[in-house]
Order: sequence, then structure tokens, then C-alpha cells
Amino acid sequence: MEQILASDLRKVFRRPDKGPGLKGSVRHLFERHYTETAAVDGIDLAVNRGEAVAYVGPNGAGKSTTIKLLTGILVPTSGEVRVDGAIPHKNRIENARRIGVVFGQRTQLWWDLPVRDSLELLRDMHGIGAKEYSATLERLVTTLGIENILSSTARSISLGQRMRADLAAALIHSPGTLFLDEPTIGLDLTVKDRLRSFLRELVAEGTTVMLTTHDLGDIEDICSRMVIIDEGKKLYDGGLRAVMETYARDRTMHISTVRAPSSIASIASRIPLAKVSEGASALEFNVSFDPSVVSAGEVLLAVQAEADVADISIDEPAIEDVVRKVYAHKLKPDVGPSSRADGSS
Ligand SMILES: Nc1ncnc2c1ncn2[C@@H]1O[C@H](COP(=O)(O)OP(=O)(O)OP(=O)(O)O)[C@@H](O)[C@H]1O
Repeated sequence: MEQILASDLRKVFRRPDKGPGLKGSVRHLFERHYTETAAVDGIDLAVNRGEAVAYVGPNGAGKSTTIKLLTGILVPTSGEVRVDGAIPHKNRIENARRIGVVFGQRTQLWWDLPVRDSLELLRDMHGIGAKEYSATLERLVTTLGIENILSSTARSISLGQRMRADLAAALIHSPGTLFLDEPTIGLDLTVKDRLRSFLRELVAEGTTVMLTTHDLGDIEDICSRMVIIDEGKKLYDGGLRAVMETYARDRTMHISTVRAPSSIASIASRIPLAKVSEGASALEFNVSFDPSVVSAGEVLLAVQAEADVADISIDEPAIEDVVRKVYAHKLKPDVGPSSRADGSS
């Protein structure tokens, strides 16, 4: 059954178009001009229960606006939206009881209250029974590792701790649908891993997750389906694997050396399956490779045989590049939950 349903969903923002200075403001009083932006422009979406969907696109594509429409924060200009059977902006309280929301940049914790008090306030707001509350709290505290921050105020904890506490706040009422907007932004790798594996567990248990992120690692770890939007319109809806294998394969290793390598060509000849290019200075160069063909370890061994390596870093493809490539090559959309490109359901 579909947990999230959007049909020809549109949201148009209207901004006053004033000329500069006082003259512009006065003229606007008599002659009103507006600029309209269709932030969400005819989106159709059907997400099944227990599905984890990555909702991605470049800056300004309309992701946050869609999430706001699905969570009832915004009212659509036209079209239909339903989450777990309810119309979010018409049944705001009912909807809030059934969904969990994490906006990575904001917190729903009370800033000056201990985390435990915030969770208790949410318990009262959602009318959760004592037994159910203590069982859910115990699970969240253990899985998210937040025992030692329960008595600290949200103001006084680190970003990683706050994100985990925020996730606990979003899940304290055991929602069936979880909306996550950049949930791992600014977190270190250990905390990211912990959050990602917890989210995988929830999905396996049947929670529906809609994830907005610029982090390809989040997407690969949590989701099996990807929806790409740009300028408010859907560009791709289908299996994640098809997109990743076609457009997000290559990694780039940036290498800096103690002495300038004698020849880039001789490095390239050792790793014919990779592409070697010059770097920003004579002491740097880059190797682009497909990890399914040649591993990072093999690349490094080949490089070390020719150059005195001082430091390396490896870039993952940016989500913006993936979107650009999907757009440029028109990867065939595989719309609909029952016909994923990678066969997942
Ligand atoms: N309240 C608003 N009033 C006017 N225009 C808005 C408003 N909110 C968003 N927009 C515009 O709608 C478009 C989509 O914005 P939105 O925040 O949904 O994009 P996004 O995909 O979430 O971007 P980002 O990745 O930068 O967060 C943008 O052009 C933005 O300027």
C-alpha cells in the first residue's frame, strides 16, 4: 500500500517585484508586479510502506518545498497529497502523530531544556502511554548512544549528539513515515555510520523513509530507490543501482608528493584502467578510477612505485554531477514502485 502519494503536486511562490529604493516601494503600492516561481511543478510520487527513497536534486530544485508539502507545513497551489491516508495540510495534528521529521539544520528539541525533558514533552504531546514510552526510549537511547546526554540541554551538546537526540525526538512516537532533510550534515564518519545503520534497521522493520541529502553515502547506505528532481520537475524515478552504476562509479584520488614525479605517463602506464591527470601544482596529480575495475589499494601501489607519496585523498562523485549526467544522458526513467531498474521493490 502507498504510504506517500503525490499527484500533479504544484507549489508556486509569488514574490513582490519591487524596483530599487523608496521610489520602487512607493510605485509598488500603486502598480503591483510579482515574480512567480513554481518550486514544485507537477510532481507525481507513490512511495510504498517500508520503502526508502532518496529525493535529490541540485540547490533550489524544490526538495525542501516538497518535504514541506508532505509534512503539512505548506499548502499546495494545486494537486493532491496524502501521507498514510491523511491530507497533511488539512489533518495537521493527525499527520504530525504519524510522521517523524528531522531537518538537519534545525532542531525540534527545546534549546534550554535537558534532552530528557524535551522527549517527555513530546511524549505528552503525542499522548504516548508510560509503558510504550519507556520501551521506545530505551531502544532509542541504546541504539543511538544518547544515554550520557539525556540530562544535558540541547544548547550544550555537540552537533553529532544533537542530531542523534533529534532523531530520538522524531521517533519517540514510533511514526510510520520518516522525512529526513540532510540528517547527517556536518557529522563525523563514526556518527554517520551509526545513524545510517539505525535508519536501515527502521526501514527493514517497515518504516517508510524519504531522505533529502547531498551525501551519496547516505543514499547508498539507506535507499534502494532514487527520485531526482530539478526545477520542480521529476527527472528520474527508479532503482538506485542503475544510477550509481551508470553515473556515480568513478572516484578520484588526489595525490600530493614529496618530490615532483618524473613522468605522469609512466604512472599512467602502470594503471591502464585508470585515468591520470596533472594536479594544481607540480607536486600533485589525480587518478580517476572505477573501484569495481581497479581498487584504491591497487591504484596507490602503482602510484607508490613511481612517486614519493606525501598525502592522498579520495573524492566521491558529487550528487550535483550525478544529476547533471542523468540530465545530459537522459537515463530512461523507470517510474513507479513496481518496476524498479534494479528490480528491487
Ligand atoms: N518561501 C519562499 N518564497 C519564495 N520562494 C521560495 C520560498 N521557498 C523556496 N522558494 C524558491 O523555490 C525554489 C525551490 O526551493 P527549495 O528550498 O525547495 O529547493 P531545495 O531543492 O530544497 O534547495 P536546497 O538544496 O538549496 O535546499 C527556489 O527557487 C527557492 O528560491
